[in-house]
Amino acid sequence: MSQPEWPALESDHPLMKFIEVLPAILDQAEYDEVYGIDLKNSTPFHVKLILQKFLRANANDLEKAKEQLLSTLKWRKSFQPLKAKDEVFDEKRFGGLGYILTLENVPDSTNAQDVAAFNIYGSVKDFKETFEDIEGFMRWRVALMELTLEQLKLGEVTKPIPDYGKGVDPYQAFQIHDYLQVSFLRQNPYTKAATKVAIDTFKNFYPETLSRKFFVNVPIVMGWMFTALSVFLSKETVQKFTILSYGEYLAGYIGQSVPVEYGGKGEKLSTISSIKTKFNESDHNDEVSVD
Ligand code: HEM
Repeated sequence: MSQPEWPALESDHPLMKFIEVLPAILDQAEYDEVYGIDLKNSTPFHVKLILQKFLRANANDLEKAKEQLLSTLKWRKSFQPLKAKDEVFDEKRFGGLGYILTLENVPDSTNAQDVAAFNIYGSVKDFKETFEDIEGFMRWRVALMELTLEQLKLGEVTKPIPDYGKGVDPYQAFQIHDYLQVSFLRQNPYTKAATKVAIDTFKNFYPETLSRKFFVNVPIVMGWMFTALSVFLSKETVQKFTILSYGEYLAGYIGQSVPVEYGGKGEKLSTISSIKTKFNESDHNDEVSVD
């Protein structure tokens, strides 16, 4: 099969300059992979795809893009996010909190393929248990992110990403935070600390992965949290956010294939497999995988 080709670029184009310095960056990081794409051995097209994301996230500023790529590679080397995908998480901490769905007929979609990650934070039973061990929480949250990106099948795509300012990146995913039945008005310290780490991690190490983000079932009295957390993010990211008071409104935005809880015709979320969790052996004798 013939390899896809990136449109021809002048030698002084930031993407060409980025390609030139890539080997030195990979050597410095001692790590080669981003979003499952091996930057040493993949086709030139797919290497450019990843570098283009870093350039776009930095408004084509090559120095900033280089820095962000280097820090992302170093983080990936130590965190090993691809391994998180295969981990099985504690049912008591994470059961029913994360789902990944492929959507159909999304109105006005700009994505090559519509994938949505659902974070059902309203279903957290015990905030201390889920969030206190931040590292454990982050392994679960990063697993959800990596499993979502896997669905975008970046290694198989053939359409290039346009330059910054010249059209949308078609390889991004939707995220939904569902806060139904959140039971307190103030953030507790465990949630607050874990939220901060998650926001920083995704902001720094997952550039150009978000298509749009919906916060649903947000009680009016908790709207202030949106403002409080948005200050940590760029204007471009916040522009992708929408708050909906009711879950059923979501279908009006991303189409009828979403689960019935969100006003669509899709299978009920509670009947779909969430990301892999199991009960601790001390709690139960049998492993109960919901995948
Ligand atoms: C029990 C209540 C809540 C919990 C447990 C919770 C949890 C979290 C967590 C863990 C994150 C980190 C980022 C991620 O996982 O994608 C986050 C981000 C965020 N949350 Fe919440 N949250 C709660 C309530 C709210 C409410 C009521 C709002 C209002 C809309 C809100 C708005 C946000 C915003 C704007 C972000 C940043 C999003 C981003 O970085 O992409 N949260 N939340």
